[in-house]
Amino acid sequence: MPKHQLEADSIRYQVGNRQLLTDVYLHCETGEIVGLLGRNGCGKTTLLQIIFGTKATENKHIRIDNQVYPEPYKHQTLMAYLPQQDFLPKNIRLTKIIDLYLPAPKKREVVKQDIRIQKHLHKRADELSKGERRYLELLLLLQLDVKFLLLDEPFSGVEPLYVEHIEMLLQSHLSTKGFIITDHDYRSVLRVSRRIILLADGYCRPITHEAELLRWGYVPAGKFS
Ligand SMILES: Nc1ncnc2c1ncn2[C@@H]1O[C@H](COP(=O)(O)OP(=O)(O)OP(=O)(O)O)[C@@H](O)[C@H]1O
Repeated sequence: MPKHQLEADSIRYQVGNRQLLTDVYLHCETGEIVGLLGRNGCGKTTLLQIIFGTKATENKHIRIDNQVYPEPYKHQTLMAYLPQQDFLPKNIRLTKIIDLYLPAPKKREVVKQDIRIQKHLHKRADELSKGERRYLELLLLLQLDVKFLLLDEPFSGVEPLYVEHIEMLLQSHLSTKGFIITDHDYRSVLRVSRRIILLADGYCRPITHEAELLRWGYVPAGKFS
């Protein structure tokens, strides 16, 4: 399988007088899960939206395989983004949602046959729990033929057993995809990621040891001591 490279370079973003992102650099390649951690409001969602191309900013260079893409979301095979908020249409039954979202019958079947989804196929999306919806959203995104997935809080509202299953699912797609994930369930992010990046004070800092998260004030004293 070919390896692909995603590079997000020179990203700057200002909110009012606050420089939220200051010359951020982040990269990811096929086969890699990059965990993006950071405190509330530090700019993780903003950064993912800028990379995806749906948030405009003063400066950025998004390159995939050395080609610059100002708006990656406009290219079907480059990347997909799991937003923090639900994106499934509420009043439509799951079978229909899956058919609408995935044109290929084989891919539809993978989702419909999923043991956790099977029993809910006749329900509308608003009849699922938050964690069940999150899980289905992820399954749909994983079936897309994209090189990179940006996942904003994929574990949010998801029970521990599902979290473990999601971690395995991500690992099983590494031969064709690269992932950037952010979530406050930092233990799961640490477990599943090959590299950890901490976004703090507008910069992305590589974390090579968990104790550095303590030093940067991301986790409370007593952890990793
Ligand atoms: N369009 C905007 N107008 C005003 N403030 C904004 C705008 N976009 C982002 N912000 C501010 O920028 C900061 C970063 O927001 P963002 O959602 O990216 O943070 P986050 O790191 O994802 O936070 P969380 O962990 O809570 O999800 C916040 O303080 C937010 O209020």
